[in-house]
Amino acid sequence: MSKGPGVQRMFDAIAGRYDLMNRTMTLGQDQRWRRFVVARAGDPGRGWVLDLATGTGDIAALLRRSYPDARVIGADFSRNMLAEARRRFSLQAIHWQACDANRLPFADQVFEAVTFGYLLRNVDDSLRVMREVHRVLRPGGRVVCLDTTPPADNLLLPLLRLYFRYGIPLLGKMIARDASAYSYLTGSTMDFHDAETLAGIFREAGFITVGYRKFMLGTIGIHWGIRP
Ligand SMILES: C[S@@+](CC[C@H](N)C(=O)[O-])C[C@H]1O[C@@H](n2cnc3c(N)ncnc32)[C@H](O)[C@@H]1O
Repeated sequence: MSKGPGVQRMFDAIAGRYDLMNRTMTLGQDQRWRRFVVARAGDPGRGWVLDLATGTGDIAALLRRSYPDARVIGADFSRNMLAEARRRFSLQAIHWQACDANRLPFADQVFEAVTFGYLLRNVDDSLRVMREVHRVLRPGGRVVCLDTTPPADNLLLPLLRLYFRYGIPLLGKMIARDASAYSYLTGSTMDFHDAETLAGIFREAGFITVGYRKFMLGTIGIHWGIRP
Protein backbone atom coordinates (compact mmCIF):
# COMPACT_ATOMS: atom_id res chain seq x y z
CA MET A 1 0.00 0.00 0.00
CA SER A 2 1.25 3.50 -0.80
CA LYS A 3 2.58 5.65 2.04
CA GLY A 4 1.08 8.77 0.44
CA PRO A 5 -2.46 9.00 1.92
CA GLY A 6 -1.23 8.26 5.48
CA VAL A 7 1.61 10.80 5.20
CA GLN A 8 -0.81 13.42 3.85
CA ARG A 9 -3.25 12.85 6.74
CA MET A 10 -0.43 12.96 9.27
CA PHE A 11 0.89 16.34 8.06
CA ASP A 12 -2.63 17.73 7.75
CA ALA A 13 -3.12 16.83 11.43
CA ILE A 14 0.12 18.33 12.83
CA ALA A 15 0.37 21.42 10.59
CA GLY A 16 -0.42 23.94 13.34
CA ARG A 17 2.30 22.60 15.68
CA TYR A 18 4.88 21.58 13.11
CA ASP A 19 7.18 24.62 13.37
CA LEU A 20 7.41 24.68 17.16
CA MET A 21 8.13 20.96 17.20
CA ASN A 22 10.80 21.36 14.54
CA ARG A 23 12.65 24.10 16.39
CA THR A 24 12.48 22.20 19.70
CA MET A 25 13.50 18.78 18.44
CA THR A 26 16.50 20.12 16.48
CA LEU A 27 17.60 22.45 19.32
CA GLY A 28 17.03 25.40 16.98
CA GLN A 29 19.42 24.09 14.30
CA ASP A 30 16.84 23.43 11.57
CA GLN A 31 16.95 26.90 10.01
CA ARG A 32 20.75 26.70 9.70
CA TRP A 33 20.39 23.57 7.56
CA ARG A 34 17.72 25.22 5.43
CA ARG A 35 20.03 28.20 4.84
CA PHE A 36 22.72 25.76 3.68
CA VAL A 37 20.19 24.23 1.24
CA VAL A 38 19.34 27.65 -0.18
CA ALA A 39 23.02 28.62 -0.55
CA ARG A 40 23.74 25.35 -2.43
CA ALA A 41 20.77 25.93 -4.75
CA GLY A 42 22.57 29.07 -5.98
CA ASP A 43 21.18 32.31 -7.31
CA PRO A 44 18.71 31.52 -10.14
CA GLY A 45 18.60 35.13 -11.35
CA ARG A 46 15.12 35.80 -12.75
CA GLY A 47 14.45 32.09 -13.23
CA TRP A 48 11.97 29.77 -11.51
CA VAL A 49 12.81 27.81 -8.36
CA LEU A 50 10.68 25.02 -6.87
CA ASP A 51 10.64 24.13 -3.19
CA LEU A 52 8.94 20.75 -3.19
CA ALA A 53 7.36 19.36 0.03
CA THR A 54 7.52 22.95 1.18
CA GLY A 55 5.35 22.22 4.23
CA THR A 56 4.94 25.43 6.20
CA GLY A 57 7.19 27.22 3.72
CA ASP A 58 10.50 27.88 5.49
CA ILE A 59 12.78 26.94 2.58
CA ALA A 60 10.58 28.75 0.04
CA ALA A 61 10.70 31.89 2.20
CA LEU A 62 14.49 31.71 2.52
CA LEU A 63 14.76 31.32 -1.26
CA ARG A 64 12.53 34.36 -1.67
CA ARG A 65 14.65 36.44 0.72
CA SER A 66 18.03 35.28 -0.59
CA TYR A 67 17.25 35.65 -4.30
CA PRO A 68 14.87 38.62 -4.69
CA ASP A 69 14.68 38.38 -8.50
CA ALA A 70 13.77 34.69 -8.55
CA ARG A 71 10.26 33.38 -9.05
CA VAL A 72 9.56 30.92 -6.25
CA ILE A 73 6.99 28.11 -6.07
CA GLY A 74 6.33 26.26 -2.81
CA ALA A 75 4.50 22.97 -3.47
CA ASP A 76 3.11 20.29 -1.17
CA PHE A 77 0.31 17.72 -1.07
CA SER A 78 -0.87 18.62 2.46
CA ARG A 79 -3.45 21.37 2.22
CA ASN A 80 -3.12 22.25 5.90
CA MET A 81 0.67 22.59 5.70
CA LEU A 82 0.24 24.83 2.64
CA ALA A 83 -2.40 26.88 4.50
CA GLU A 84 0.15 27.47 7.29
CA ALA A 85 2.76 28.49 4.69
CA ARG A 86 0.32 30.97 3.11
CA ARG A 87 -0.57 32.39 6.53
CA ARG A 88 3.05 32.72 7.71
CA PHE A 89 4.41 34.26 4.52
CA SER A 90 1.35 36.11 3.24
CA LEU A 91 3.40 39.22 2.50
CA GLN A 92 5.95 37.43 0.37
CA ALA A 93 5.61 36.88 -3.37
CA ILE A 94 5.63 33.08 -3.35
CA HIS A 95 3.34 30.92 -5.50
CA TRP A 96 1.85 28.12 -3.40
CA GLN A 97 0.72 25.01 -5.21
CA ALA A 98 -0.91 21.73 -4.14
CA CYS A 99 0.80 18.80 -5.86
CA ASP A 100 2.20 15.31 -5.43
CA ALA A 101 5.97 14.93 -5.85
CA ASN A 102 5.43 11.67 -7.73
CA ARG A 103 3.65 13.48 -10.58
CA LEU A 104 4.81 17.06 -10.88
CA PRO A 105 2.36 19.30 -12.76
CA PHE A 106 5.17 21.21 -14.51
CA ALA A 107 6.58 21.12 -18.02
CA ASP A 108 10.03 19.67 -18.74
CA GLN A 109 13.13 21.80 -18.02
CA VAL A 110 11.50 24.83 -16.44
CA PHE A 111 13.36 25.22 -13.11
CA GLU A 112 16.81 26.58 -12.35
CA ALA A 113 16.78 24.78 -9.00
CA VAL A 114 14.61 22.36 -7.04
CA THR A 115 14.96 22.08 -3.26
CA PHE A 116 13.18 19.86 -0.76
CA GLY A 117 13.33 19.27 2.98
CA TYR A 118 12.29 15.92 4.46
CA LEU A 119 10.50 14.61 1.38
CA LEU A 120 12.23 11.45 0.21
CA ARG A 121 11.85 9.60 3.52
CA ASN A 122 8.11 9.97 3.04
CA VAL A 123 7.72 8.61 -0.49
CA ASP A 124 7.48 5.01 -1.73
CA ASP A 125 10.12 5.33 -4.42
CA SER A 126 12.91 7.92 -4.07
CA LEU A 127 14.26 7.16 -7.54
CA ARG A 128 10.90 7.90 -9.17
CA VAL A 129 10.73 11.30 -7.43
CA MET A 130 14.34 12.09 -8.33
CA ARG A 131 13.54 11.32 -12.00
CA GLU A 132 10.59 13.72 -11.84
CA VAL A 133 12.87 16.39 -10.36
CA HIS A 134 15.42 15.72 -13.10
CA ARG A 135 12.69 16.11 -15.75
CA VAL A 136 11.60 19.56 -14.57
CA LEU A 137 15.13 20.98 -14.13
CA ARG A 138 16.90 22.84 -16.91
CA PRO A 139 20.30 21.49 -18.01
CA GLY A 140 22.76 22.91 -15.46
CA GLY A 141 19.96 23.17 -12.87
CA ARG A 142 20.60 22.14 -9.29
CA VAL A 143 18.79 19.87 -6.87
CA VAL A 144 19.36 20.13 -3.11
CA CYS A 145 17.79 17.73 -0.63
CA LEU A 146 17.69 17.93 3.18
CA ASP A 147 16.60 14.88 5.17
CA THR A 148 17.27 12.84 8.26
CA THR A 149 19.74 10.02 7.75
CA PRO A 150 20.23 6.82 9.78
CA PRO A 151 23.04 7.44 12.30
CA ALA A 152 26.29 5.54 11.74
CA ASP A 153 27.31 2.72 14.06
CA ASN A 154 29.72 4.49 16.44
CA LEU A 155 30.04 5.33 20.14
CA LEU A 156 27.18 7.82 19.96
CA LEU A 157 24.71 5.37 18.43
CA PRO A 158 23.16 4.17 21.74
CA LEU A 159 22.51 7.78 22.81
CA LEU A 160 21.09 8.76 19.44
CA ARG A 161 18.87 5.64 19.46
CA LEU A 162 17.51 6.66 22.87
CA TYR A 163 16.77 10.18 21.62
CA PHE A 164 15.07 8.91 18.46
CA ARG A 165 13.17 6.10 20.16
CA TYR A 166 11.99 7.90 23.30
CA GLY A 167 12.96 11.60 23.24
CA ILE A 168 11.40 12.59 19.92
CA PRO A 169 8.06 10.75 20.41
CA LEU A 170 7.83 12.23 23.93
CA LEU A 171 8.40 15.75 22.57
CA GLY A 172 5.86 14.95 19.82
CA LYS A 173 3.30 14.00 22.46
CA MET A 174 3.96 17.12 24.56
CA ILE A 175 4.31 19.72 21.80
CA ALA A 176 2.52 18.40 18.72
CA ARG A 177 0.08 16.32 20.79
CA ASP A 178 0.76 13.47 18.41
CA ALA A 179 3.31 10.88 19.56
CA SER A 180 2.55 8.59 16.59
CA ALA A 181 3.59 11.19 13.99
CA TYR A 182 6.97 11.48 15.69
CA SER A 183 7.35 7.72 16.21
CA TYR A 184 6.85 7.60 12.44
CA LEU A 185 9.71 10.13 12.06
CA THR A 186 11.98 7.82 14.08
CA GLY A 187 10.97 4.68 12.17
CA SER A 188 11.23 6.31 8.75
CA THR A 189 14.68 7.73 9.60
CA MET A 190 16.06 4.38 10.74
CA ASP A 191 14.62 2.69 7.60
CA PHE A 192 15.80 5.41 5.19
CA HIS A 193 18.74 5.08 2.79
CA ASP A 194 22.14 5.88 4.27
CA ALA A 195 23.82 8.96 2.79
CA GLU A 196 25.99 7.04 0.31
CA THR A 197 23.05 4.99 -1.00
CA LEU A 198 21.00 8.16 -1.45
CA ALA A 199 23.88 9.74 -3.41
CA GLY A 200 23.77 6.63 -5.66
CA ILE A 201 20.04 7.21 -6.28
CA PHE A 202 20.80 10.80 -7.34
CA ARG A 203 23.34 9.45 -9.85
CA GLU A 204 20.94 6.76 -11.08
CA ALA A 205 18.33 9.45 -11.74
CA GLY A 206 20.88 11.18 -14.01
CA PHE A 207 22.47 13.81 -11.73
CA ILE A 208 26.18 14.59 -11.83
CA THR A 209 28.57 16.31 -9.40
CA VAL A 210 26.63 14.64 -6.60
CA GLY A 211 27.80 15.34 -3.06
CA TYR A 212 26.55 15.48 0.49
CA ARG A 213 27.34 16.77 3.94
CA LYS A 214 26.12 15.53 7.29
CA PHE A 215 25.02 17.61 10.29
CA MET A 216 23.78 17.07 13.86
CA LEU A 217 26.00 14.13 14.83
CA GLY A 218 25.42 12.51 11.45
CA THR A 219 21.61 12.35 11.74
CA ILE A 220 20.90 15.00 9.07
CA GLY A 221 22.13 14.83 5.47
CA ILE A 222 22.12 17.45 2.73
CA HIS A 223 22.62 16.04 -0.78
CA TRP A 224 23.06 17.97 -4.00
CA GLY A 225 23.55 17.36 -7.69
CA ILE A 226 23.40 18.99 -11.12
CA ARG A 227 21.29 18.02 -14.11
CA PRO A 228 23.75 17.74 -17.02
C1 LIG B 1 8.57 17.05 7.41
S1 LIG B 1 7.64 18.11 6.34
C2 LIG B 1 8.88 19.20 5.72
C3 LIG B 1 8.41 20.57 5.40
C4 LIG B 1 9.48 21.56 4.97
N1 LIG B 1 10.15 21.13 3.75
C5 LIG B 1 10.49 21.85 6.05
O1 LIG B 1 11.67 22.00 5.73
O2 LIG B 1 10.09 21.97 7.20
C6 LIG B 1 7.41 17.04 4.96
C7 LIG B 1 6.44 17.60 3.94
O3 LIG B 1 6.47 16.77 2.80
C8 LIG B 1 5.17 16.73 2.27
N2 LIG B 1 5.09 15.55 1.40
C9 LIG B 1 5.34 14.26 1.73
N3 LIG B 1 5.15 13.46 0.66
C10 LIG B 1 4.79 14.27 -0.36
C11 LIG B 1 4.48 14.04 -1.73
N4 LIG B 1 4.47 12.82 -2.25
N5 LIG B 1 4.17 15.10 -2.49
C12 LIG B 1 4.15 16.36 -1.99
N6 LIG B 1 4.44 16.64 -0.70
C13 LIG B 1 4.76 15.60 0.10
C14 LIG B 1 4.29 16.66 3.50
O4 LIG B 1 2.95 17.02 3.23
C15 LIG B 1 5.01 17.63 4.44
O5 LIG B 1 4.50 18.94 4.34
